[in-house]
Amino acid sequence: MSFDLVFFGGTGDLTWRKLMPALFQAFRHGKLPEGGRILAVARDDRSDEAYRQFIHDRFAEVESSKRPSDEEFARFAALLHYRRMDLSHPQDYAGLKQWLDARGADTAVLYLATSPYLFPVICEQLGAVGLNGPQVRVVLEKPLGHDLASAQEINRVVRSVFSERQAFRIDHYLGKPSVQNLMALRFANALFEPLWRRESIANIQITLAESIGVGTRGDFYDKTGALRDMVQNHALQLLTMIAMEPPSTNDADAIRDEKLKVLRSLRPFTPESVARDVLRGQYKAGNVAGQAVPGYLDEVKVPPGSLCETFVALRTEVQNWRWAGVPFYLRTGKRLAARDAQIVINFREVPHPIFPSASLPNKLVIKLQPEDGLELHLMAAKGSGPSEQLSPVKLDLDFDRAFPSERVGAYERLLLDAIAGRLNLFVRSDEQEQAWRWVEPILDAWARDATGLRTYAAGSWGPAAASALVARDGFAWAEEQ
Ligand SMILES: NC(=O)C1=CN([C@@H]2O[C@H](COP(=O)(O)OP(=O)(O)OC[C@H]3O[C@@H](n4cnc5c(N)ncnc54)[C@H](OP(=O)(O)O)[C@@H]3O)[C@@H](O)[C@H]2O)C=CC1
Ligand SMILES: O=C1O[C@H](COP(=O)(O)O)[C@@H](O)[C@H](O)[C@H]1O
Repeated sequence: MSFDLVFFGGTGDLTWRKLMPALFQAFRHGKLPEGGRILAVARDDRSDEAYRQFIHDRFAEVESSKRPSDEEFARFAALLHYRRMDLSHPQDYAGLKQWLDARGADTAVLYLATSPYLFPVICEQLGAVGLNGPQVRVVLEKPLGHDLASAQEINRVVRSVFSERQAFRIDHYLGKPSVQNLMALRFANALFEPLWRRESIANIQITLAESIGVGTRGDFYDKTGALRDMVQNHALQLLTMIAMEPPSTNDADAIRDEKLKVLRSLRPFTPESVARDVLRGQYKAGNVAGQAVPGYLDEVKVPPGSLCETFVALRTEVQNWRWAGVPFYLRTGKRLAARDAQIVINFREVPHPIFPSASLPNKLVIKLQPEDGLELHLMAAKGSGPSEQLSPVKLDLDFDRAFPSERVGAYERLLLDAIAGRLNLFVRSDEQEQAWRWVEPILDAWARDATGLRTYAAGSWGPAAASALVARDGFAWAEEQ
C-alpha cells in the first residue's frame, strides 16, 4: 500500500518533537508500510535537503534511545520532502494537489499540526481543490476548539468537506499502550466484567499528574488552563473507557457509540455542584524532586496576576444502572509531586469480616505512566492457625517487561492507525462536542466567580481541599491510602 503523509506545520514543535520521532520509531521497527512519502509544509522556503538537515539536527533533542544512527537517518531521510505553502492562501493548494496526484498514492494522510485557527481554511481549501476523495484522511490535532461553539464550528467545516470516517481526531492518551490494554482487560477477560459495577466497586479515581510546569508554553497555557487542556479530553476519554458498556464489536463506531453514552450519562453540573464538587488550583514556588522551581505566575509569558488553573480535581457520577451512586474522581495538575498517570478501581469492603486483623478493600491500579502495567491489591494470610494475620499483597504486571519488544508509543500507534485507516483510537465529533457540553457549566461558573482559585506548593499533590473532596465520601486518594 503506498501512502503520502503530509504534515501541515511541518517545521513546528509538535512535528519535530513528537511526530517525526514517532514516525522514525515506526520506520526503525519495520512497521511503516513500504512506499511512503512524508511531506512537510510550512511558509519558509527550503529544499528537501535543508528540511532533512533541520530534522536531523532536531533529533539531537530527542531521548537518546530514540535517536537514529547516521545510517538509519540516511534511509529515513529519503522519505522526507518539503513544500512551501501559506495555508491561508487559497492559491497555494493547487500545487500540493499536483504533487500528490503526480504519484497518486493509495492513501493520503493530511495531518493538521498547526494552530486550530487554520483548520477551517485548510479544510475548505483541500475541498476546493478536490483533496477530499475517499483515499484522503485528515488528522486533527488537539486542541479542537476552545469551547462547545468553537468545536462545533470546526466540526461543521470538517464535515462539509470530509466524511466522519475520513476525520481522525487525535487524543494522544488513547494511543498509550495501557489505554489500549484497558479494552483488552475489560473485554478479553471474563474475570472482571461481573465485578465491574456498583455492587462491587466503591469508587474510581483517575489521576493525570505531571511534575513539569508550563515551561515555555505560558502564553498558550494561560488561555487554556487544566480543565480544557487535560480534563475535557484525556481524563474524560479515560473515564469513558472505564465506564462504557461492552461494545457489540471492535468496530470504531460500536466503541464510540458506547463512549458517547457514558458522556451523555455524566451528571450535569449546576452552579451549586460546581462550587461543591470541582476544585481548581494554581502552583506556587516549591520543590520538585529536590529542585527549587518557580510558581506559575513567575513562568515565562504568563500574564501578571493570572487566575489560570494549573490543577483541577472533581467528583462526578455516571447516571445509569451500572454506576449509580459510584463516585468518579478526576484529578490533573502541573508541578505535582510526581509524573504519575493512573486509574484506581477501589473495590468495596468484604461484607462480613471473619479475621481478627483488619482487611483492606481490593484495588486494581491501571498504570499509564511512567510505568505501564497493572497492579491487583489483595489480602493474604501471613501465618496459619486460628489467628491468621492478614497482610496486603500485590500482583504486579509490568507490560514493558512482559512484551519488551512490542510496546509502541502513543503517536507511533496513532500515526500507523491513521495510515491504515483504523479509527478505533480516534475521537468522533459527537463525543468531543458532548465532552465540551459537560465541562461548559464549569467554565461558565468560573467565569462568573473568580474567587475560587486555591494555591498549592509545587511538588505537592495539589490544594489540601482536594483531599476533602474525596474524604467527604469516606475515601482517600491513592497516595493517602
Ligand atoms: N508542541 C506540542 O507538543 C503539542 C502541540 N499541540 C498543538 O499543535 C498545534 C501546533 O503546535 P506547535 O507545533 O507547538 O506550534 P509551532 O508554533 O511550533 O508550529 C506551528 C507550525 O505551523 C506552521 N504555520 C503557521 N502558520 C502557517 C501558515 N499560515 N501557513 C503554513 N504554515 C504555517 C509553522 O510554520 P511557519 O511559521 O514556518 O510557516 C509551524 O510549522 C497547536 O495547536 C498546539 O497546541 C498539541 C499537542 C502537543
Ligand atoms: O495534551 C497534553 O498532554 C501533555 C501530557 O501528555 P503526556 O503524554 O506527557 O502525559 C500535557 O503536558 C500538555 O499540557 C497537554 O496539552
